Amino acid sequence: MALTMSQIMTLLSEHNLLIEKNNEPNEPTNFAHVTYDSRQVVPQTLFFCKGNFQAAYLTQAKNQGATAYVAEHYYQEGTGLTAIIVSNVQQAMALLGAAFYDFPQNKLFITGITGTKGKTTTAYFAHGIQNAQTEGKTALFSTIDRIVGPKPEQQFKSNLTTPESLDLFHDMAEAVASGMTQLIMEVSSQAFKKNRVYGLKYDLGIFLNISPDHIGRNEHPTFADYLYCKEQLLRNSKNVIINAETDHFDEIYSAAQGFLPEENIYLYARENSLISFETQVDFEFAETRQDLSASEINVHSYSDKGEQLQLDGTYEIDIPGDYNQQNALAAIIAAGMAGASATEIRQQLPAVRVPGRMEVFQTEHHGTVYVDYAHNYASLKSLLSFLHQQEPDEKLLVVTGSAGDKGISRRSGLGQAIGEVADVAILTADDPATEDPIAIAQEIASHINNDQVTVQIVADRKTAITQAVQLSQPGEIVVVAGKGRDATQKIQGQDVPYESDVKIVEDLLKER
Ligand SMILES: CC(=O)N[C@H]1[C@@H](OP(=O)(O)OP(=O)(O)OC[C@H]2O[C@@H](n3ccc(=O)[nH]c3=O)[C@H](O)[C@@H]2O)O[C@H](CO)[C@@H](O)[C@@H]1O[C@H](C)C(=O)N[C@@H](C)C(=O)N[C@H](CCC(=O)O)C(=O)O
Ligand SMILES: Nc1ncnc2c1ncn2[C@@H]1O[C@H](COP(=O)(O)OP(=O)(O)OP(=O)(O)O)[C@@H](O)[C@H]1O
Repeated sequence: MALTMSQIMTLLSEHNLLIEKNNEPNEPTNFAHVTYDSRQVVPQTLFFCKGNFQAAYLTQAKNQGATAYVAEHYYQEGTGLTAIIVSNVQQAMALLGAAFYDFPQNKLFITGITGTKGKTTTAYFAHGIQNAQTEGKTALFSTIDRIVGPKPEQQFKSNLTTPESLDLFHDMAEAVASGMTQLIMEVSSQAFKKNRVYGLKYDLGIFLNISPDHIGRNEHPTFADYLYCKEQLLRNSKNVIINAETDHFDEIYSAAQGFLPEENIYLYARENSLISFETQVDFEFAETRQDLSASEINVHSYSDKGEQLQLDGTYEIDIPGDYNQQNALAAIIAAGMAGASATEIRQQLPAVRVPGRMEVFQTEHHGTVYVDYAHNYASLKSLLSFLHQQEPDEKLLVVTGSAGDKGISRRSGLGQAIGEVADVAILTADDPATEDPIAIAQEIASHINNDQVTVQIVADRKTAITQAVQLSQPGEIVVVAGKGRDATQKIQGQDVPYESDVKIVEDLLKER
């Protein structure tokens, strides 16, 4: 792990990022460390000034032994250090981070997954299959956790869906050093927007779906910007798998066609979906069995390149939800392209579980509880519709809330989904940040345009979950949506410990 000043100059110049470098008498010739956090600086560090940066961090970096900094402008506090001024510090950081860690991406078969919903589930499906097929040599970078090697300490909780570039390449390098040959990673639209993945090429890119989300302060200014960022996965992948049933399919498909020849684009859709009549898809699937705990699909290929993967046949999926059939098929095709056989896939797929997604709990004296991560219109509507379709005569009680300071459109979306499908809603806190959870709940409630829905607001999430379970009768369905196994609540800039929805439900079951 090292980087020389001459490598830095060459890389930045090649990518048209270099504006200028000052002439310091003691200019360092090489670096043993790179970081964007002053608290991590040690002697011989190259320091990056990025994001919501404060000049005092550079003072700390200098005091702790940084010898140069990369920034978009000079800082007075950096006097005496070599300053490398660039036009885009995030891009420079990704580029130099990859070089510092010796381009670990070149030693991994990388599958990148994007989509508004289903990224984590698909990543778990693909990882479960490919890790078995490679005998434990598949890394995973997901919203829930990162697995960078076979040792227990090489599996840890993620702070972001897609890590900051220096962390990304650091973790990839550790995966390579640990003998990993494949990597499954979720790629968020923010990762593209913030250039965390600048310069990274994927062997395979999966585009699951897109619907309005992540629009607002600190995220995307418009839906067009959100879609544009997600489409960057298509631009940077050697082969792509696209769900032909996604909204905006025409736009997404034509973007892919602009970047790749047809033989590198794989399309899939549910049999008889509207799209598959209009566009020749490579794979179709049909549901052959489905209940509240599992389902089975039959996969059929319709193109030469699809047939070559030899994936036709039936597959069992032991996570409920019809949308998980789409997620599973994306993972089946991806695993096939990464080298797994249909038999290997068929064996591994049913074993996959995703923490905090569709976890089912049977109670003795009340309803069945589903803990799930749905927290916008598309996901809550899919989840509630699936449950209602399975049990049309049973009451559906929903506990949910929406995050503060972001994703404002989620509030109307959750209200709309509840109004369309649920019978009872208990609205509560979900990472309120600097906002009042009751005000957020009232905003959600104002979008439930259905007088038949009973709505309560209970600020404390544990109380809300307890009330919903106690209110439910045997046979009825309680959905606890939005936090899954998250063990914190974001309140006023702090991650306040929270038992997690799953733990609260488990404890309730023990009490009975
Ligand atoms: C708006 C945004 O993208 N923010 C991200 C960004 O923050 P930032 O660069 O402004 O960093 P900051 O924490 O404000 O601090 C500024 C800089 O000062 C440094 N610093 C700070 C303190 C100090 O003492 N010394 C010091 O040097 C920090 O290390 C940083 O480099 O870079 C940080 C990592 O370097 C991220 O943690 C942070 O994500 C915030 C927390 C976040 O919540 N982001 C969400 C929106 C996000 O990215 N979500 C997507 C999933 C959503 C999707 O599906 O699209 C994700 O990929 O997770
Ligand atoms: N293909 C899909 N279409 C619609 N909803 C889905 C789909 N897959 C999963 N969901 C719903 O979305 C929730 C989140 O799923 P998952 O964590 O796999 O998605 P994600 O894209 O990683 O989400 P996030 O960006 O919120 O982390 C699930 O709990 C489920 O309710």
